[in-house]
Amino acid sequence: MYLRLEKISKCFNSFIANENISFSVDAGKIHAILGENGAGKTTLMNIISGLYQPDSGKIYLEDKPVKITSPNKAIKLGIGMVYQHFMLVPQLTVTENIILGIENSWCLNLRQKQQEIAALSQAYGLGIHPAAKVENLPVGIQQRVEILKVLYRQAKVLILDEPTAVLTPTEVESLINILRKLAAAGNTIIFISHKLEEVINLCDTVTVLRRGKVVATTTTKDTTPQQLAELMVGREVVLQVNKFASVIGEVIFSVQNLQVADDRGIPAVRNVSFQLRAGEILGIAGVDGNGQRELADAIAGVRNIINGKIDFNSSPTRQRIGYIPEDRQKMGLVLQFSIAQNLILNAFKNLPFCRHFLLQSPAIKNHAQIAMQEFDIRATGEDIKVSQLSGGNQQKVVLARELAGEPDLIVAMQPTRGLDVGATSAVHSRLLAERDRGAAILYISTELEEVMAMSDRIAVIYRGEFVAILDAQTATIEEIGLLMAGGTRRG
Ligand SMILES: Nc1ncnc2c1ncn2[C@@H]1O[C@H](COP(=O)(O)OP(=O)(O)OP(=O)(O)O)[C@@H](O)[C@H]1O
Repeated sequence: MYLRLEKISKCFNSFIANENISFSVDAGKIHAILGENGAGKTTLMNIISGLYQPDSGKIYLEDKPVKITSPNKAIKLGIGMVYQHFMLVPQLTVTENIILGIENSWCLNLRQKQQEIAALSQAYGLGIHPAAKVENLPVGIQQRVEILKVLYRQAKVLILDEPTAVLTPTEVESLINILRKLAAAGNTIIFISHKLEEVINLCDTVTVLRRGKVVATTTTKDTTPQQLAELMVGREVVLQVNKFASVIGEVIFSVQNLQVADDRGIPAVRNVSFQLRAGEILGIAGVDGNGQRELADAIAGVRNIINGKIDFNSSPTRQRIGYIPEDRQKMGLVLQFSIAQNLILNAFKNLPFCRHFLLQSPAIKNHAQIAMQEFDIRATGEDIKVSQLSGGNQQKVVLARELAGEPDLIVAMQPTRGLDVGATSAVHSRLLAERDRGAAILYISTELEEVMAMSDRIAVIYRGEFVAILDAQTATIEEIGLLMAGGTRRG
């Protein structure tokens, strides 16, 4: 066995994040770690990569016990973490990013480094130009730069924490091919994902965690997505969306010839027009970066528009927008605030949370406890800082706040990104229930199947324009996929 963990445990105060975790992976194999949000996956990976020290337990590399006392020590031992939130400096080139922090010599031969990096990129089919500036690269390629970075540091164990969450389907396919090549070359890979089909397709073996403990380790060829989901959650899970036709009401919201610029001032949304009715879900399908973020921000009122109109047709007293932004850490949450405080960010001046300019702690606490129960936010209490929650539980805090108070319009951008299968299914049901009570919903996702399952109509966005608005009942995956890639419709 190349990597072996023996009875690893880790507590945060009284909370046990990892309890007696043991598993092992052979060289040349891909091993998945699965588990619900908060099950302890990231904590375990942070232990293997030297960021945290376990309270007890041992780690072995090639049967020799090792002490991974820091991230630097992990790198020296050949363990490389490919971060989900990329740690690259956008203004620097690929080569500069890769050698940053490890080349100390006075006369740096940049050309030679570039050649070495180009050769390494070619060996694994990464297709990276070493002189390219990172800020000009799409997300999928930036991720490969992260992979190249750990390979350059001679990692033999690669850890990838939800690497496909931010990728397009084509980018996922390329990543899967790259990981297969890396494994075939003898590397050991640990892969975390909430996408069960992907785990079965790519990985050789899988360990399932539930509430900090191992519940099963198995080979992927002997299991199914349904079985894995049930092992993770501990009960039966419905993996498909069950949607009934909704009763569509009056037009409550319309957008005319909307133009919005991106952060650099370049038009990102061009002449978009549509109407949305009460009780309707309009899905927006598109490859990431085609203007979805700017459109969502503009509708939610957090980004200026250059041209066009956004109109609410309902009475001005009742227009509330629930906005689930794509980047929850930057826009959706104040990480240093508690769960309870984050849940009232847009209502803290109102009754019952504030009375005579004084915050009402019991009401705030009570509100938080109810929301935590309803949205299954896993934490020891409502006073825990959001920065200490797992990624999926942070997302649940945003959802709980934005869906509270029966908004007329919900703008949901990638609302299930980072959520486990159980939580994903709960969010789908919840949004459908909001629709059925009469909310209008804009459902923006790069996951085509999810958009198709959730929507009544589907708009395809390409280079900032709606190239088609289709009826979800009759549209096909092929047709939408073609439009998303800039093709035109047949017939
Ligand atoms: N620094 C910390 N302080 C306190 N609690 C923490 C800390 N880091 C993690 N936890 C807790 O440990 C538990 C496990 O978190 P972890 O991030 O490992 O989960 P995860 O399985 O990676 O979840 P997700 O799928 O949502 O990313 C969570 O309940 C989290 O709140």
